[in-house]
Amino acid sequence: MQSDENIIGNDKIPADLYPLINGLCTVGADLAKTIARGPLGQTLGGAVGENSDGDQQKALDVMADEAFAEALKSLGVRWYASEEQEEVVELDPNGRYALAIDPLDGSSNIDVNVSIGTIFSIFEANEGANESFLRPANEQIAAGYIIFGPQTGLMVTFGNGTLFYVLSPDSGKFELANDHVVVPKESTEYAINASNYRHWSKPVRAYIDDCIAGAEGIHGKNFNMRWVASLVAETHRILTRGGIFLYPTDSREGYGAGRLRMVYECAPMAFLVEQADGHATNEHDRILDQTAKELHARTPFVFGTPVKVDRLASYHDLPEKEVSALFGQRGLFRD
Ligand SMILES: O=P(O)(O)OC[C@H]1O[C@](O)(COP(=O)(O)O)[C@@H](O)[C@@H]1O
Ligand SMILES: [Mg+2]
Ligand SMILES: [Mg+2]
Repeated sequence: MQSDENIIGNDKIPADLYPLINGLCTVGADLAKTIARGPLGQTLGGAVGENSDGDQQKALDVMADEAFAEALKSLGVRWYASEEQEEVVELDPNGRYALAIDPLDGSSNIDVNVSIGTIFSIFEANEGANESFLRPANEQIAAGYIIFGPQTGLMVTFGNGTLFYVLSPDSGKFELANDHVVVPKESTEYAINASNYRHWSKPVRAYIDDCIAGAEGIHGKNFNMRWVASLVAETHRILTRGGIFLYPTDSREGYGAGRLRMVYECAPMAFLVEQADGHATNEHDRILDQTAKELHARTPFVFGTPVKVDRLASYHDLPEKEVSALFGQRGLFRD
């Protein structure tokens, strides 16, 4: 192994993609050090501006974006599409790949030392910048995230299962920890930002009402709610413990398609989750069959344990009077 190789267990990674994944890991390991050093408040978590989507940008959002863009110039990336940049950037005209990235996901958690991450999605580049990303999500050739938490790790798929690597503090390298990540089939956890309850559609309210009803409801068992507000951390929990995550459409202005972005948040997470035997939808239909209409387009996003994700979709098929009825009358959905 050459000294600039940062991944142990790299025979699981397609040779053509290895330099690129290795480069992402090199930047990830550097960012992990920057985050560990802090200070997390004003220095890394301080507001520095707004991105094209109107989201507040934190110092670490910008630092991460600049670090990835710089490193990827020499790693075969032709088109670079970032949450932090309005347009696609051409890094290397001869590059083979198009890479979409959320350089720093969960930025509202930087100052409070809660897990954050980087999400990436890779396609074969097309001639056109936007065309390279505005295509069916099932054309991704790789997707993953780096999680910066108590442990730094890489979750990645190349369409042949989902792999997890841990950054070892001893070797300084990402070491293969699980070559067959599987979403557990059973779970009593759901994740949704419950403060938006009044803005949700009836089917989503009904689904969550039934979870809250617990042992006295149609499920006949109690549930726990989790909400980290870092998509990377939520995905990591679901890939570890199962359950369901929802960021649905809601009635607030600008939230008609939820909050999360298709190209660099939902598409890569959906690829990882499906490769780990989970399901991922836009509430109704499979995310991987969808095509983003614009680079920063949003989509409702529901993913996790298959039976739960499918059940949420079926609530949308209920007649209006059924959705409004008391949970106890919906015997159809009894576990
Ligand atoms: O603040 P809310 O509405 O709960 O939304 C939280 C969601 O927003 C995000 O933080 C958006 O990602 P960014 O931090 O990259 O903008 C997700 O990680 C998370 O799931
Ligand atoms: Mg994000
Ligand atoms: Mg972000």
